[in-house]
Amino acid sequence: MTLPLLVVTAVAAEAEAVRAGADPGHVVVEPVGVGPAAAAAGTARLLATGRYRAVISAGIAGGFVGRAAVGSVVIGVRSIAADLGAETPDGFLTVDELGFGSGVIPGDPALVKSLTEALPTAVPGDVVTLSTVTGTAATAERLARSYPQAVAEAMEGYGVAVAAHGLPFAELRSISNPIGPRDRAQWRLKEAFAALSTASAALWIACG
Ligand SMILES: O=C(O)c1cccc(C(=O)CC[C@H]2O[C@@H](n3cnc4c(=O)[nH]cnc43)[C@H](O)[C@@H]2O)c1
Repeated sequence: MTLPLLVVTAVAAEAEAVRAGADPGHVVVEPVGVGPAAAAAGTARLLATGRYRAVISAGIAGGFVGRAAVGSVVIGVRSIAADLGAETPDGFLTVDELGFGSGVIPGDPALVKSLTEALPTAVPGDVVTLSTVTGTAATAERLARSYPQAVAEAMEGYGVAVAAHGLPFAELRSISNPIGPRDRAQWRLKEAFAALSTASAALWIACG
């Protein structure tokens, strides 16, 4: 028997949006909490059952302006822990530069390729993982400069990727808001959840 695909989201509303589009016979969707720590712990607990063939970190995200528009879908080529490191008077040092492992985890190449083929209008690129939602133009500009291939920011992908521990992993996001000065009232949640549901129909096709 073929093992199902596990999709982990941060919150229940995201899980509902994925379930609305995904094939329930082949895709299991679980909300595991906001942020990389909750995502890693929740994903590790679920994967410890040995019941899944691959894991996807899915949900809504902020889009880098000019790279991923509100309402679009992005496929994470790499999930990057963008605030894991050290601040210095001369700038931020990544965990890679500090010599403590890597803050960059590539999505499984075959999974990323098949998702890209199944979702031809989706934007492929890096997705940065942050514990704090960006809320100023200065931080948005610094992140855009530091991660020129990043298309979106969210709060869980890197944590899920760490927990995947070699099991095929990828990140799939729909864009609810532009990254920049905080304006929560402008988040287009309905549009983003609809785009996430539509994209989720491709999950099993891509992974099957
Ligand atoms: O209102 C807030 O500031 C807020 C803080 C924490 C979580 C949320 C959520 O809505 C949880 C869902 C999920 O959304 C992802 N997300 C969406 N937009 C962004 C963003 O611009 N930057 C980072 N993450 C974003 C994230 O993965 C949350 O877990 C709202």
